[in-house]
Formats: sequence, structure tokens, C-alpha cells
Amino acid sequence: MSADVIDGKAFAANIREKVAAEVARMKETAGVTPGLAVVLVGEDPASQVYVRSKGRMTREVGMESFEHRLNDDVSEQELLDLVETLNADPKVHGILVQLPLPGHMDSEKVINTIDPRKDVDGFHIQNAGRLMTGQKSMVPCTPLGCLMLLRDRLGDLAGLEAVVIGRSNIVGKPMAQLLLNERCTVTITHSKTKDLQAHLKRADIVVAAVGRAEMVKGDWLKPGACVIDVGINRLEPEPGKEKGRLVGDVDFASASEVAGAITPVPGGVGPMTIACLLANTVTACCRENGLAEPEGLTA
Ligand SMILES: Nc1nc(=O)c2c([nH]1)NC[C@@H]1CN(c3ccc(C(=O)N[C@@H](CCC(=O)O)C(=O)O)cc3)C=[N+]21
Repeated sequence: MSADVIDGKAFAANIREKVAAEVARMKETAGVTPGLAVVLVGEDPASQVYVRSKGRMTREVGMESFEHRLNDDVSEQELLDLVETLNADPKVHGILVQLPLPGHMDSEKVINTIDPRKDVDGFHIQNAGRLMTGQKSMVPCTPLGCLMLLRDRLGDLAGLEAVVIGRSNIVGKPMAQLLLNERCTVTITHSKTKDLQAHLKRADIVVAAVGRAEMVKGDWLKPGACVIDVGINRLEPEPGKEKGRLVGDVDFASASEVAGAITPVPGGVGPMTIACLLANTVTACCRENGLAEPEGLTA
């Protein structure tokens, strides 16, 4: 192995420490405590685990955590009413509605009902538009976390060739936009891209967010590339095991022979996502209260 393994877990812990210091300062100087509301519809076990660890980390940094669990047969109107209630609640500075929502709900409508100032996921159409036009916005947590890791590793990103694999509204598109804002030369590839390997061969930066286990192989990469693996895929359990292994969209074994630096799964981008959610909540609370925004927690 030649690549440096980027320790997202440690980096995220460091971000959470900064967030905690900021929260303490806000309580002391302005008497405000940032609050994050998380809404979970249905009983998906993986989502429950994720929501629980968000709640724990929210409290650990000294913020208030509000958890709302709704049955998966709740009507869309009931969910919209809850979002409106949270919009109007002065103790709530950030609102996250866990996705995916049950099939009978219109996710776009639900997301766009969140007050954009409280949209700590950065999924509201107003935040997407603001990010695209370079106006102050809430930035989606996973791409923000990836950007922090890239800046830490590479410093100034201007002029670098960046290839994003995946075109989702949640990761691929905002990631490409952030890299463009850093003045990278950005290519967005996806499942219909004709010659992915030809693109990757040029890439100084690779952000893989396709959701296909171990798809990107080491010999597709430019030697020395910085590889950020957003994928979280669970493999089939091996015989006799209850749970399969967690792997990314990049074949770590072969990629770490070629890359200059690479994020592992788990322990890479995942923890950064939660840390950035907390950072966004602090940012939202500062903006709401006219307080100076802390350095290093936004894009
Ligand atoms: N509105 C909304 N916003 C989200 O940000 C959102 C969502 N819905 N729905 C679900 C996905 C998933 N997600 C993860 C975040 C962190 C880890 C994470 O910390 N993973 C650990 C390990 C997890 C494990 O061991 O199972 C790691 O990669 O090291 C995973 C998954 C945020 N999501």
C-alpha cells in the first residue's frame, strides 16, 4: 500500500470539538443554544441507528436534540404540519427529515416546506440555487465534509482536475458545484458515461458516489490521485456471519496501491457527514441570531 489513509473519523471528532467550543461560546455570550430536530418516518433499522448516533453526537456537543418518530402510515399532510411546527419553533435552528421517505410521500414537497434557513441538509431548492449562484446557503453535509478533507489534504484546489462519479442532488451535483467554486476543472460522470476510465486517468481528485460496491479499481486511477469514497454498501454476509462487510464504491485494496490518499469505509466520509450536520446547525443558529459565523465550519 502506498496511499495515505485519510482518517475521517479523527477529522470529524476535531470538527465536533470546534462545534462544541462554538456552542459553549454562544450559550455564554448570547444565551442561545443551537437546536437540531431530526424527523424519522418509519422503522428502517439502518435509519434508526443513524438517527440515534446523530442524537447522541448532537447532545455531546452541547446542542439540543429533538427527535420525532412517525409511523410509516402517517399522511403526508401530518408530516408537513410537523415541519411547519418546527419551522415556527424558535428553539429549533436545524431541521433534518431523514430520507428516503415512504413511497406515498412527495419528498420534494416535504423538503421544500422546510424553512430554507433551517434546512441543515441543504436540500431545499433555494439552497441548491444559492450554492449554484455563489450566494450564502446551507451546504449539503456529505459534500461539505468531502471538501474539508480535500482542502486539508491538498490546500488550494484551483486548477486541479476533479471527477465526480454520481449525479444525485444529495452528493454528486452539490459536490461538483463546490469543486467548481474552488476553481477545479470538474467532470460529472454517471452510469451512462461512455469511458469512465478515460476520465479517471486524468483526475487529481476523485469523488465516488454511485452506490455500487467496490466499482472503481486501482488501475483506473491516476497515480497519486486523492480519492474520496462516499459509498456505503453492505456486502452479502459470508457463510456463518450475520452481517456483511461495509465497503465503499472504490475497491480499497487495489486503489490504495495507486492513489496518493484515500478515505476508508467505514471511518472516512460517513463520520464527516454527521460532523457537518452539527456544523451547519451552528451556522444556522449564528445567522438566525446575528452572531459572527465561526471560521472553518462552512464552505
Ligand atoms: N435527510 C437526510 N440526510 C442525510 O444526511 C442522510 C439521510 N437523510 N438518510 C440516510 C443517509 C445516510 N447517512 C449517513 C451518515 C453517516 C454515516 C456514518 O457515519 N457511517 C459510519 C459507519 C456506519 C456503520 O458502521 O454502519 C462510517 O462510514 O464510518 C452513515 C450514513 C446520512 N444520510
